[in-house]
Amino acid sequence: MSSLLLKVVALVAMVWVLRRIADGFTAIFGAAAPVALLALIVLGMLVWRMAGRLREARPWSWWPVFGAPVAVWWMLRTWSAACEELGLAVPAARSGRFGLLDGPAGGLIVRGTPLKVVSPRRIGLKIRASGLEVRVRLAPGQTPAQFERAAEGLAHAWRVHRVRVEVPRPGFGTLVGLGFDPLRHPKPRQAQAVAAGPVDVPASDQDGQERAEYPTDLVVPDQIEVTPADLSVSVGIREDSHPWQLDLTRRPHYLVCGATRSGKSTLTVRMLSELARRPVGLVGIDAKNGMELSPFGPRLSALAVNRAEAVAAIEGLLGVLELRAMTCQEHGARSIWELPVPVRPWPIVVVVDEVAKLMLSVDRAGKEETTRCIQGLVRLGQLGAALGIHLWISGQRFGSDLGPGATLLRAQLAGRVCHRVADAETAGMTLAGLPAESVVEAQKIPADLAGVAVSGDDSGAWHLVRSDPMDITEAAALASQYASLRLDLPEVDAAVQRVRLGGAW
Ligand SMILES: Nc1ncnc2c1ncn2[C@@H]1O[C@H](COP(=O)(O)OP(=O)(O)OP(=O)(O)O)[C@@H](O)[C@H]1O
Repeated sequence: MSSLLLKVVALVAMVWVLRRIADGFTAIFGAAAPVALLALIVLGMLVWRMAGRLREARPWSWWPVFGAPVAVWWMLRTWSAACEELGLAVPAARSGRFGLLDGPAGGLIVRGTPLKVVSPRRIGLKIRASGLEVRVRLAPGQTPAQFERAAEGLAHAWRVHRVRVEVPRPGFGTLVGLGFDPLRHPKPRQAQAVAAGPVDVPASDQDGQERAEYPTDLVVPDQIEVTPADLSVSVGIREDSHPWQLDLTRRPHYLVCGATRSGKSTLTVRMLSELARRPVGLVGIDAKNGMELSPFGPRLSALAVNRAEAVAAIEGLLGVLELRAMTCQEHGARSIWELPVPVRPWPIVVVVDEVAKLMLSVDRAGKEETTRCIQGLVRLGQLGAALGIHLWISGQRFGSDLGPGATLLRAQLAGRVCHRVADAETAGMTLAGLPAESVVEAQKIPADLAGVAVSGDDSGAWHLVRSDPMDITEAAALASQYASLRLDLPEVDAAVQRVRLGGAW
């Protein structure tokens, strides 16, 4: 009855508003009022079409002008119905009394008023650059998991791309509705926040000076002080429009997996380009004959291009590790960051492209190299975090089928990035330890979206992300520009060169 009354009131109100508009038009345009009304309708249709085109071409501009008001309207309009339908509504505190009574004829009768339910209370609404944020207070007994299960239904009700659930503090939830897919339409790079700028060092090709030479890696030129912030780089965008930040001080080693053409190398190029401008040593191990990493040659302290050279590089790095451990012991420091600035060495990031090439072998000599590679990498993984040697390992898959030691090495790699993968098992292995939804999301990454990945870490947090692509010629130019920041690691480079010239390890 009350809903019928509401409909009648709404109809009356609509007729009244339409009459007021018609009166207004007649007052302004006189006899030409019908023509003006028609022109207004045509204009409205044009704007509607334009909004549709803007949504396709420039979703970041479309959202605040057209997308957000419409999504807010749908959210408000469907809130109660959607909550009830999706099981988010809870019984009202005073929802009437029920009871069973003996009926006059001997049977039971039910007495009381119908059960009333209330929807979770909204306590805030915010429009973000690519979506809207609705803050809710959880009803007693409700959990964020219930909202996560309802997220897909809410996204349809609000007419948005997707709804994500965040938990700012216990008892509250934030429903983030994404108006469009920011990974398919990433924001132009210049508009994204960059955590730390490049080091101001004259580049060798700019001023014609000699490349800086450092006698040992424990002596750092005093004009550049290395800090943990140098290991935090922005490499792309997260689905919630925040920059995708990789922080090697928090997650010292990374595993990057993905099928062929899924975007692994592009991410590695972006990460290396960001690090190339900072006081960080870079070592490349690219057993695909250096195809992927050779553009960074001028900036790399050493580049191993096959398994034999990889053994030399890894064992050279173990020597560096020992030197650093001794320096830390001398100064009573537990990590390089506790060392006094004059003796603090630069961190080193070791990039291994296509790890399977190092770990799979058929002949006996190859097996020995494989064992030495894996043992060396495991040791670097175990001790490198404190001593400033970080691993960035990428491959198409990383399972126990890669041989003994693969699982042990994987356990050291706390940072995980899983691009589109060929099978569910690889997604599961890469994202082991993360919530099951992250594995499901990784399997849903479409083939036409190269560079999209699930990024997670050992804290259990995960995000859908997309790397910021970089042209390889641009990356090569950058590596040459910052060649003066190349860290001299004679133990590693000389060992690789010795093997290249046909010598033993
Ligand atoms: N973030 C991105 N945005 C747009 N295009 C991308 C992105 N990442 C990768 N691509 C494109 O996808 C293609 C494959 O990328 P990439 O070479 O990085 O894949 P890969 O996983 O390293 O492949 P492979 O294992 O065969 O070397 C390239 O053409 C690249 O330009």
